[in-house]
Amino acid sequence: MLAAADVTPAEAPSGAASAIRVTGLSKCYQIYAAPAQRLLQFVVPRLRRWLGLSPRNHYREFWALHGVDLEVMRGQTVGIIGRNGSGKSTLLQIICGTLYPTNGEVQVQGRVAALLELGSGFNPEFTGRENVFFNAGVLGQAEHVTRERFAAIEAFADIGAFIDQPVKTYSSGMLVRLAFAVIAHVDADILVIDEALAVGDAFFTQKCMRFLREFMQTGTVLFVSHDTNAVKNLCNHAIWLDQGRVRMQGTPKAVSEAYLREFYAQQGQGADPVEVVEAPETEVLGDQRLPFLNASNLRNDLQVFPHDPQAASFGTGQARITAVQLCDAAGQALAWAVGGEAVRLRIVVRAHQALTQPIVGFVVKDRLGQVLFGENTYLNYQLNPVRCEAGEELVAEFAFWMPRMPVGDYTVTASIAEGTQQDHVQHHWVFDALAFRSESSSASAGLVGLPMQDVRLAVRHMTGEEP
Ligand SMILES: Nc1ncnc2c1ncn2[C@@H]1O[C@H](COP(=O)(O)OP(=O)(O)OP(=O)(O)O)[C@@H](O)[C@H]1O
Repeated sequence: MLAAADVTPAEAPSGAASAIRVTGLSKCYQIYAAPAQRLLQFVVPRLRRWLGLSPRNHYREFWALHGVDLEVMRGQTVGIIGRNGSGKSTLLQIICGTLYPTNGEVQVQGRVAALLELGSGFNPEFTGRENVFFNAGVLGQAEHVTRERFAAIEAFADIGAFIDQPVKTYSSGMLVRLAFAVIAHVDADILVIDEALAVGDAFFTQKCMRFLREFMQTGTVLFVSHDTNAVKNLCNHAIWLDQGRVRMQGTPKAVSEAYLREFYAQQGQGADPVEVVEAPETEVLGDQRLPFLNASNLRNDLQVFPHDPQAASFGTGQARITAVQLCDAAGQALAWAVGGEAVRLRIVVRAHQALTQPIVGFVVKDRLGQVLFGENTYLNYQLNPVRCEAGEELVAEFAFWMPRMPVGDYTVTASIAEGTQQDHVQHHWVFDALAFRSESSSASAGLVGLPMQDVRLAVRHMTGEEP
């Protein structure tokens, strides 16, 4: 695809300075059996001390973090993984200064912007607009700077007239949009993000990922995720927290693999055994197992959202993409597609000036902005370019078997360029022109499940020889 280079996380420069240093960090929560115990705890120890007796506690201690040591260097992107309750949020909250540690120390160099608890930086009674100023101010940004950036913040959040409504009327998606819009415009040095909060539609997720990947080129990112693929693809360092302790840290690949190994071992070893049913004979090209899969709850249903004519784009404007559709094999636009089935991706372009060497292309990205697959018309038409006059429409269609997509959100970026594969000018590049969501999947491994034309398992009978 004629694409901007895929951005990989920047390696921490050698000799880089420390951005976050955590030493001997522990956190003890006090657990009360009933609200009355909290009152007793407030009154009784004081009384006992006054009477000269040793104080007695009315709570149970729970140590969420035990002696955690870690260091994040400036420019690193560090992912923290761990089971529910392993202490990830507690650690991030202490690093951001919204929670006090019981023991230990945290040193942070630079301005930290965090997306941790939904709506935590907002006053629910204030409007979105007021909260932008309030929140940016808390993050250390001067009011006049926020005023200059307000239009960009409002555009990023894209919540329309809700910007002037109190945030207590917001959906959780709107809260996240506004919070992310603020942290994307406060010149933070360090971003701390709980990925579980990154709720939003595919278009917004892609917008956040574009910002994040750009930020990662120079800034420091610490983020919590349950998704080891996200950690492997975004981070250059990973930390596994287990019951409040650092169990392992190192390369995202090594840490994710160790974490998953243990996870599967605890689940009782790998996937459930599958009863093998002889695949029916079929002449149809494509995935042989499709009739079986489509009759089961493993059918890979893909909800296709309509083309977004307002999607972010750039280019000379000499030609514009007016429609992007996912169609069935007969060319009928689909609202639902099925992974493994034959589809056609149609891209319609209106030429505003004559096009002599047009190239139409697309890429499909996952929610992290990783390019999964893509294609363009160059190879097929390099020797015989299609000419299109001003005012005419150019219709490109790509026919393929839709891969079986793991559950998640995806977007299609489309482009019309002119020239050659190596040397071309972009007339219109539309980010996230189309989005689709995979609701259920049988993809067993990898970023996409390839339609398998043939899968065989044969037994070879040996004669006479010992193994
Ligand atoms: N305010 C609190 N009072 C008492 N216990 C708490 C409190 N906050 C967290 N805990 C406990 O501390 C432990 C760590 O919680 P924490 O939220 O940091 O874990 P986590 O790894 O972020 O979990 P998850 O992945 O579910 O978000 C959990 O057992 C949790 O029940």
